[in-house]
Amino acid sequence: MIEIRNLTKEYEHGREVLGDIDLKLERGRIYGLFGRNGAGKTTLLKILSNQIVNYKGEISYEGEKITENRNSLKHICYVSSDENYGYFENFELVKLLKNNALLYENFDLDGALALLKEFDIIDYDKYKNLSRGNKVLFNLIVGLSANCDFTIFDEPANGLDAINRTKFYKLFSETFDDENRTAVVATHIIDEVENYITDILILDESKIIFNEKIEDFEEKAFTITSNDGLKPNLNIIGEDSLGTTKIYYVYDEKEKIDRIGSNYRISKLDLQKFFIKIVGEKQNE
Ligand SMILES: Nc1ncnc2c1ncn2[C@@H]1O[C@H](COP(=O)(O)OP(=O)(O)OP(=O)(O)O)[C@@H](O)[C@H]1O
Repeated sequence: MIEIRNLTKEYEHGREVLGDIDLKLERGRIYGLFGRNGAGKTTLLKILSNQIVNYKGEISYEGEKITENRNSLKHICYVSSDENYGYFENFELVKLLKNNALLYENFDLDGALALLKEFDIIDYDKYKNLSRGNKVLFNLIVGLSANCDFTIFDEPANGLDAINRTKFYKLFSETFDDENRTAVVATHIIDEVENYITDILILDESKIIFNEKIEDFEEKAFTITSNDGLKPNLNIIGEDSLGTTKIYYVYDEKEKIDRIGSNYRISKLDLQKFFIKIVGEKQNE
């Protein structure tokens, strides 16, 4: 488990990006991390993978602080669609994979080479000469092959074509269908990951404002439509009007929703719409 305690991160001029966050990331779960541009997702994920070390609070992996136990970093892999390899960009892919195999003790080198082949990427090409999408794919292949307990994908499908995105998410779901491994995926393309994640995290205004298991979310998130001016006595997170029809976006206990009676039409609220309602529209209130 990764445990985050009282995490606060400020950049220059005291601008707080993360404010006193407490969070536990459990084994065997697949977390979707959502938030608006600039919400602090990458900052949080880089802190978890010890790439940003200047923060207040404590991050522990299996009970030990990650800053004090370098070994824990062998178990936490961070990959991003815009990772650049700096000096190593001149290296051939096979060499880069071998470097990763030194970093992550369970790295599946043969599996990674097979994935390169599957995506028609030539293993003796230099990283710097890959197309943008193939650079992303290479990074993702590292994440899939690292066999880390914790793997963090930051905007994984950015820049991938539709076929490669589909292929990646299929591999992703097969790889992380494992009760010992945990993945965190930060993305803006919410509907693309909705079917794969087990937990929803929403980061907004420097806090985790929503942290729920997907099955609980599905039991509680509904769109309720009323034609006769009635408003359900439920936790309403947003509303729209369509002529005389009122549409209420609701997040509440299933038993309460089941009891609202036959004057309303009820349908499921998808995660993207839910996100827009609780994060996007509150600024307009
Ligand atoms: N090195 C840095 N120095 C100063 N400010 C930074 C730095 N890195 C990020 N920030 C600021 O911190 C805030 C959060 O950035 P971050 O990249 O973590 O957000 P994000 O949620 O990943 O955004 P996006 O979805 O747009 O990628 C932004 O306002 C950003 O400008």
